This record gives sequence, structure tokens and C-alpha cells, in this order.
Amino acid sequence: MKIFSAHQIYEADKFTIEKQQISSDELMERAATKLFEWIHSRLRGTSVNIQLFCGIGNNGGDGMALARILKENEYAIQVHVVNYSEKRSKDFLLNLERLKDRKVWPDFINSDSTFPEIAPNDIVVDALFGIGLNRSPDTWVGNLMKYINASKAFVLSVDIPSGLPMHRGPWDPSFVIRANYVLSFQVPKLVFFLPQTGIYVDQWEILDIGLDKEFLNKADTDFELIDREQMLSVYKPRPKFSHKGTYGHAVIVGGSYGKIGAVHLASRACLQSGAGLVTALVPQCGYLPLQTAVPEVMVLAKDREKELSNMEIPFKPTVVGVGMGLGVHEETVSAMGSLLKEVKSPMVIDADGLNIMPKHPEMLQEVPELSILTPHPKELERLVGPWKDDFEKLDKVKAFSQKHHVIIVIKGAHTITVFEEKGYVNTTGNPGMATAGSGDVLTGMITALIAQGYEPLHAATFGVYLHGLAGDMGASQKGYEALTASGILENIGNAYLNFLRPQEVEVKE
Ligand SMILES: NC(=O)C1=CN([C@@H]2O[C@H](COP(=O)(O)OP(=O)(O)OC[C@H]3O[C@@H](n4cnc5c(N)ncnc54)[C@H](O)[C@@H]3O)[C@@H](O)[C@H]2O)[C@@H](O)CC1
Ligand SMILES: [K+]
Repeated sequence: MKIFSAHQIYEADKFTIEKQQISSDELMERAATKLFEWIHSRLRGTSVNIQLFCGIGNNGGDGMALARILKENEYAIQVHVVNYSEKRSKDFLLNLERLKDRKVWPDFINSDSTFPEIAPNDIVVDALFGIGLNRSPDTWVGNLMKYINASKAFVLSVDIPSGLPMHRGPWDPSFVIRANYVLSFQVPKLVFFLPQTGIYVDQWEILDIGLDKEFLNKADTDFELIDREQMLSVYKPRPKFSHKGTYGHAVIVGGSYGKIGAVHLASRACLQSGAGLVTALVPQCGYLPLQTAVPEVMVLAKDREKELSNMEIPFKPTVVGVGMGLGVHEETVSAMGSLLKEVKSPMVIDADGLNIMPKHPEMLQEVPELSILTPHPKELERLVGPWKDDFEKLDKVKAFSQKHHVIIVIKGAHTITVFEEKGYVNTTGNPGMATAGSGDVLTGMITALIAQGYEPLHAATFGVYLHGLAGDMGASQKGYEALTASGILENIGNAYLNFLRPQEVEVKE
């Protein structure tokens, strides 16, 4: 599913209005009707007090139109116009008049007004600002937002939590509505998925307001949501007459004294994600534990006892995954330099494999094109430098990806895979996966997909998707706290099964 910028959404609105020969207020009416249907299907006429806080632009217009439809259906409503500007939109004014025609008189909140009381059982509809926010809300409007946030009421935001700009972090983090639920028109918004702004959104859902499908399909967007449907188009079924050679020989390079477990996790994850053969390249201390714990994995134990000083691979592997538990011993660093010179095909680089790079920038030049780097936030900062907000971070990562022609997997609640100009936002996973070794499992999985012939970008997005799904399945058995990297690993098979199972189609009444 594509993620559109504000500019693209306005374009889609305009295009739809022209093509379908409707007026802008008809589109607003559609939006408001969808909002009403969502609310009505849940409340079914329950007597609850609904307080609508409406701005003076089109987001406020949506709120006003919704208020009218709620009133027509005998809901108890109170409408507040938050009068933050004289520049009222045409469709807002039209819907204000329509509301007055129904004998509903909104109260107008200005900078010196006392805010209305909000009871814990009320429902607040937040229609202050939509995607048109382009500067910080005035202090009194911000204070109203804080007041709404401090209430115990359920807050339903129209399109986007008010106060969140579409293109940058908020000017003041306390001047943003914290939404229990966001009903967003037609397309998801990037801010729902970024760590600094996703915190304002508990749950979100898309309402289809009938924007032109052809326009939406054709548009080129900077970001995309990775979902099951898309991954199914990437998935490579295993042919009957295949053999283990068909699925490649992956080499996992890593480990040092006390950190052999990282290689254990990555190698097992690599096998369980479908690689034909897996060899672990480790220092001597890794030989016995790996041979004992994972009989399916071949082990190449190099000369030193406690760390790798030689990463020579005596055959041509399909793919190399490197870095987990490696340490940063001087000789390990130099061995890594040689490995990078040796390998010409895309690699997967994680953990210490990444930590080595910023101190040895010359190594970055040796990273094969289309390699996949999987940094967590600290590792990422070392690679691209600090950022002031998530948007700057994404810009920096895109620039880095373009410069070095590599794929970067920004790990987080919604992992974003970046390749050149574009970001792919993952939708699986849960907070239970923030646990030791989770990243080693991911590296093993992505390495396995490359071994099986997936092109690197697909290996990264599909690997991230499956890893999250395996984590979700693990968490459903054990809960977040008890989920471990082994728990994720054990569910890779279940994740594949779940992913490939035909989904039940929801039958509408
Ligand atoms: N035809 C359409 O374009 C549709 C628009 N829709 C709604 O329209 C919204 C966008 O509406 P608008 O573009 O009118 O913008 P908003 O309603 O988001 O914002 C209101 C206006 O206030 C001004 N403004 C921005 N920041 C401000 C600030 N900090 N203080 C004071 N004034 C500020 C801007 O001029 C902006 O246009 C969407 O989020 C959606 O809810 C929906 O009705 C669907 C159809
Ligand atoms: K809003």
C-alpha cells in the first residue's frame, strides 16, 4: 500500500473531483458519511455524549458534516468550533450553515475562552487540523490539545491526530492530540509509523472515500507499506524437482569468545528460512558448541581461539552474512577488510560488521553493491551521523543508500527498508521482539532469502516481514516479556505457514 505525501493527497482529491464530476463538498460528505458509518456500527445508537472539536479548514469541515449526520441519527452531540484563524474554508462554511439549518448551534472557542468540560465517558472527535497543518498551533490551541489529552475521554481523530505535520516532527511535542483511534482517509500517513510521531496513534484504520483508483495506482510514492499481499507477489514457491543446491550455500561469519550464541541464532534462522546449505565461520571456541547444538550447520573454525583473524572462505558461497558477535579486535577488523575485498556479490552486514565501518571509511567503499546493512538506531547513527528528527534521519539514510548503492534496514517498531529514493515500511512485529539476539535471527533470515535467489531488496523486505510475523506468533504464545530470539526462530516455520495460508475473506452483512 502506498504512502502519499500531503501534496499527492491534495492532487488525488483534485483529480477525483474533476474525473468523477463531483463538488469538493460532495467529497467531504463522503468522508463524513464514512466516519459516521464507522462510529454508528460500533455505537449502534448507544447514549453517549460526543464532543466534536472542529477547526476552520476542511478537517474541521469533515467534523461539522459528521456532526450533522450524527444529529440526524439522534446522537447526543456538542460541537465546538476552534476559531484559530479567520481564513475559513469554503466547505467548512457550507457545513457550518447546514448544521445551523438543523438548529445545531456550535460554540466558538477563542484564545480567551474557558474550555468545555469533558467527562470520562464522552467521545471526543478531533477535527482541529488535518494534513494542512503548516506551522505550530498557537499556544492557546496547543493548550486545548493538552486539555483534551488530559481528559479520560476516548479520542477519535479525523484523518490524522491534530498537531502532527505531514513532513516534519511536531514543533512542540505537547501540542499534538494523542489519538486512541485515527480514521484516516484513503491512504495511511507516514507519521503513523515513525518512532517520534507514531506515539500519538494508538490504532488507525483507512476509510475508502473513493479517490480515483487509477490515479492512486499510478502515483510514484517515496514510501510504501509492506503487507502480506505485496509479499505474496515476491514469494518464490519451491519447485518439486529442486535440490539443496537450488537454495544456495550461505556462510555466516561471526562470533567471538562469549558471543558464539549470535552465530548459533543466525545460522539456525538461515537454515529454517530455507537456505540449502549453511556454513558458520567462527573462531576455534565456536567449533564444539555449534557442532553440538546445530548438527545441520557445517562449521569452519579458524585458527584463533577467541576471535576471528581470518575470514577466508575456501569455496564460493552464494551469500555471506557477517557481523553478529564478531567483536572489534584489531585483527578481526583487518580480516573483515579482506573479506570485503574478496566477496563481490551482495552481503548482509550486521552488528560489529557495521560498527567497524565508521572507523574505517575505506571499507565502506569495498562493500559490494546491493549489500544489505541492518543497523539498530545506535549503529545507524554511527553510520550516517545524528539527526534532528525522523524525517531528517530518513533523508540521511536515503542519501547514504544512494551514495554507496546499498540497502539499509532501519530496525525499529516499524522497520523501514531504504533503497535509494524509496522506503518500505514493515507492518509486522511487536515490542516483545526488542530482545537480545532478535537482530541475529533477522540477519540469518535475510541471508537465507538471498541464498535462495531472492533479489536483495526483496530479501530485505520479505525477511523483515517474516521475522516480524514469527515474532507476532511467538508473542501470541508467550506474551511480549517472555519472547526471546529463540522464540522468534522457532516460529519461522509457523510464519511461513501463516503467510501462505489462504486468508478468510470478510463477508459484509
Ligand atoms: N476535498 C478535499 O480536499 C478533502 C479534504 N479532506 C479533509 O481536509 C483536510 C485538509 O484540509 P485543509 O487543507 O483545509 O487543512 P486543515 O483543515 O488541515 O488545516 C486548516 C488550515 O489552517 C491553516 N493552518 C495550518 N496550520 C495552522 C496553524 N498552526 N494555525 C492556524 N492555521 C493553520 C492552513 O491554511 C490550513 O489549510 C484533510 O486532512 C481531510 O480531513 C476530506 O474532507 C476529504 C476531501
Ligand atoms: K484531525
